Amino acid sequence: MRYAVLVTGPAGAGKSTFSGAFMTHLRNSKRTAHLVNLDPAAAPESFEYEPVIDIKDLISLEDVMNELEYGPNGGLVYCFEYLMENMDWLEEELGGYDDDYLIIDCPGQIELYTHHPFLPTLVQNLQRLNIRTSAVYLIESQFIEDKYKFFSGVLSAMSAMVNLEIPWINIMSKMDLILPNPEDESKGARNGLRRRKDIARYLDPDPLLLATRHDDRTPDSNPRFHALNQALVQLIEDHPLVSFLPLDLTNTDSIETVISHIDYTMQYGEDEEPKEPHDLDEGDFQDLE
Ligand SMILES: Nc1nc2c(ncn2[C@@H]2O[C@H](COP(=O)(O)OP(=O)(O)OP(=O)(O)O)[C@@H](O)[C@H]2O)c(=O)[nH]1
Ligand SMILES: [Mg+2]
Repeated sequence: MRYAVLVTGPAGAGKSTFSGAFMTHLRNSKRTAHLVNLDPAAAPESFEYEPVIDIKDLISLEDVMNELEYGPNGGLVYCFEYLMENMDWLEEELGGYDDDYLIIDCPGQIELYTHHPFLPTLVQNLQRLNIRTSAVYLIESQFIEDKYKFFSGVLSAMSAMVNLEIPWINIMSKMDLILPNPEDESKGARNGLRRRKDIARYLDPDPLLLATRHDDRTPDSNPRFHALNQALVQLIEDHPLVSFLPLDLTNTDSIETVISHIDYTMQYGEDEEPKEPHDLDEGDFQDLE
């Protein structure tokens, strides 16, 4: 059985960094893992591991921009359309990896996840090739500094999730930037960081955060803005589809927990040794809070 994890999320969320840490962890556990790069704009130095498959071998954003005079965003869409028309290239590249685990580092353009048909097409192709596919969607912990930014992140995760219909895990990355202890409070206040105890309302998004009004920066006094927020509160209350697993790359336990959730969602290794739901018991979830 072949497995693929799409590492997705907005620009700068930490996708490439997480992909590297994920690779290291799998290799340390003696599992065969390979990195696939699907970002046609990725700089070589953004990878800790050399990708075995790289969209830049098919088409690079730089060439598209130079030769066809596209801007960066139009160029990116062009690159993906080109890949879609050349799925046999990807199929051929994937051919050599039997019984393997592929970590697919995706680009950060949010349009890709919300309305472009690229990812659904890619997923269909992976499934056709009998590759069991799941996705993680990363949002960085700094998003919680601004509740509007945070909820726009929640909505984008939701939108990407319903768009793809594959096993899915939302991750809050860069948790090392969230302060663990009360004694760090003054330092945190200076850097605008939050403490860990406040974080639960964000990991399991509490829509009431939006309903409270004491953020003078935002136009809460505008009744239409308030009505929009009320509608979002209702939407998230009625469809609590999104919750986040915290990821702290400075903590091995945190990486292991995230990876065991990915394995479980994808039923990794079920052909070899069947996994029962009780492999993940209550205790595993309590650790996350
Ligand atoms: N503190 C901290 N910084 C991180 C972490 N992960 C990534 N970063 C930093 O965040 C920035 C973006 O990280 P990337 O891994 O390149 O993010 P990305 O999602 O791949 O970005 P794009 O591919 O441009 O969309 C870099 O400066 C990283 O060093 C983390 O866990 N903690
Ligand atoms: Mg990247």
